[in-house]
Amino acid sequence: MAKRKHRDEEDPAPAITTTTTTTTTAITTTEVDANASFATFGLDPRLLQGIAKQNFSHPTLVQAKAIPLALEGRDILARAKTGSGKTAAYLLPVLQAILKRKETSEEKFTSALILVPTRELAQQVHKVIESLAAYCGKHVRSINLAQNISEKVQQSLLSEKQDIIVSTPSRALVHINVSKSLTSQLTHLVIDEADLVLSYGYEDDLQGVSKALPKGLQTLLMSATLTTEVETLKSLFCRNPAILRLEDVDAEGEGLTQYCVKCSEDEKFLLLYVIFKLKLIKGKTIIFVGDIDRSYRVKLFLEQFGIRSCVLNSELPVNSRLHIVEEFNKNVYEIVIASDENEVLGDEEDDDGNSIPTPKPTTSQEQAESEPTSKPKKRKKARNRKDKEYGISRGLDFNNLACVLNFDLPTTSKSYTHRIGRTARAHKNGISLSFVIPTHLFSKHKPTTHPTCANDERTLQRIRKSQTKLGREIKPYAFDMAQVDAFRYRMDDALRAVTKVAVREARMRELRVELMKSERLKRHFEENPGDLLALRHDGESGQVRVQAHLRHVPEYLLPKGGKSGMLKPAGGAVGHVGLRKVRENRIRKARQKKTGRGAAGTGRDPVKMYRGGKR
Ligand SMILES: Nc1ncnc2c1ncn2[C@@H]1O[C@H](COP(=O)(O)OP(=O)(O)OP(=O)(O)O)[C@@H](O)[C@H]1O
Repeated sequence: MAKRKHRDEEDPAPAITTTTTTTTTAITTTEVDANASFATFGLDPRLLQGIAKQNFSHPTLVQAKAIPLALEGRDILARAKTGSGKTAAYLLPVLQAILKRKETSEEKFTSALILVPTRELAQQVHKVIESLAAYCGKHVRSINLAQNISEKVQQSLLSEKQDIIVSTPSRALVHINVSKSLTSQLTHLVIDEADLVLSYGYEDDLQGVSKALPKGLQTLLMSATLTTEVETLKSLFCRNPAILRLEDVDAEGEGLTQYCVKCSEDEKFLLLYVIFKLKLIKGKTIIFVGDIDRSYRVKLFLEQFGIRSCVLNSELPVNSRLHIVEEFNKNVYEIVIASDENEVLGDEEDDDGNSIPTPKPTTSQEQAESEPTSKPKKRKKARNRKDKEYGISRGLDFNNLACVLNFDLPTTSKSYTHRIGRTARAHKNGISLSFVIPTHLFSKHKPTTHPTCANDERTLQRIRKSQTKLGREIKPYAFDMAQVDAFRYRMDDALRAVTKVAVREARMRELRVELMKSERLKRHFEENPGDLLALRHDGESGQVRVQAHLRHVPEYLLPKGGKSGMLKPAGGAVGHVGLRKVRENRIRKARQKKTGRGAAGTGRDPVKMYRGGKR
């Protein structure tokens, strides 16, 4: 039978077998049947219409393998890489079951519970349900319990017996505790990002949920990696699952190019400036940083060059966070700076795919280096404000994300995998660029460097190992430092203005503003893009001056032979980090049209923007 192009290679890791059953089906495959099509699954025509509307011409590997088994009623534990289409792989069988049931019965009840680790992901999954069920009319109704609406409103919506509930485990348990009947007629349970839910601290919630589930329910566990956490969930929720280990090499290798750059703390800022001021990345970027203060530090730094960005972190109000993600997906913003506070920790995998605990710093000095410097009391207060159900690096499907920039390297290879998985999704292109601080340079700039960077080199080794196992390479990106150096004094100037006070004030201001905006984020604004402009999240903080002389790059600083002369990936004559052309920002265009300003200038007067803050 004809096969579409996938690496013809067996996964060397042994298939997991369960201790509770002997009839587990384990499928390890890299191939998808070229004749596989959504039509052959026997799906309801309304779903086929929904699929066509999404422009899905063929099922992905995980969809081709999981959907038929799920339609047969099998429990499934599927491991497939990030961005490989797992969401539709579990949603289509769930939707099909609902439509089939409704052919013969008018009875209303909740038949599917979908659990995800973060509110951001719950919002996304809910949207995919709406798209796939777009032609099902009122036959499919779903609710997202992780959205920020009052419990009373949620309860009244639940009393209407929605077909599908999407939620984080803790939100689900709150409602199950109020009404046990909520789950009494469930036929399907899905746990998406199964490798992550436990690391989010949902163990007790999941235990609670498991006690409220009816017997005979079909369970679908979806995961990017098979870890001990997934094993635990499997034994808690599955009976006789089909285990799918899927390596979709087309989706995995083709589109993603990974680079790393060894540099000092100051050089991180220097490179950032050069990359964005010279527009070396074409398209949208997520910059990952180690903590919330770092995100404001980077934002304030960029701001002085007239480079706008949004920060995203767990202390922002949920509505604002969800709105930022949505707007980023609509190409309203080019740069989001996300602090990865709920980093994916948990076990790493060894060469045989077995879980090993994340290595801890070994010496007391390293231990000290990895301790945050601020006082514990203050930190506790800050932590209380954070939302443990926040997460950007996992599960989220960012449209056309060109680049994941690890300004601060994550501390585990698992976390790295999830971060870079935000780009090059579903056969698209993307790059990741990671800044790595060599140990000797960390000691030199210790006071300003993020503490986890003390272990960057060791972490990079582990990351390389895990990427090599997947057949991927992380290439060094050799910036032409002689050219980059010409920008150093401008970088120094700007970095000096980013004082601790400026960072603190920017953080407080952002919180205040976002709290206000979050109250105003109503459907009305979604439908009135004009009003939406007033709610942009990438406004200038006012804590640093937008410096007129830093805004424009003079001719003499530009590299000879064009921008591409600045960036030379090792071993190749590739030009700049050239990616896809991203759709023009419609809202910005509309604003330019309205104000009569050209694309080059925003018309802001830097003098007026200067608010005389302490510097
Ligand atoms: N059959 C298909 N054909 C083309 N594109 C698809 C298909 N199925 C899904 N996609 C697209 O692929 C992207 C990734 O899908 P999805 O978010 O389901 O991945 P995932 O495997 O759940 O990733 P993660 O593990 O990061 O959560 C989405 O933009 C989705 O619209």
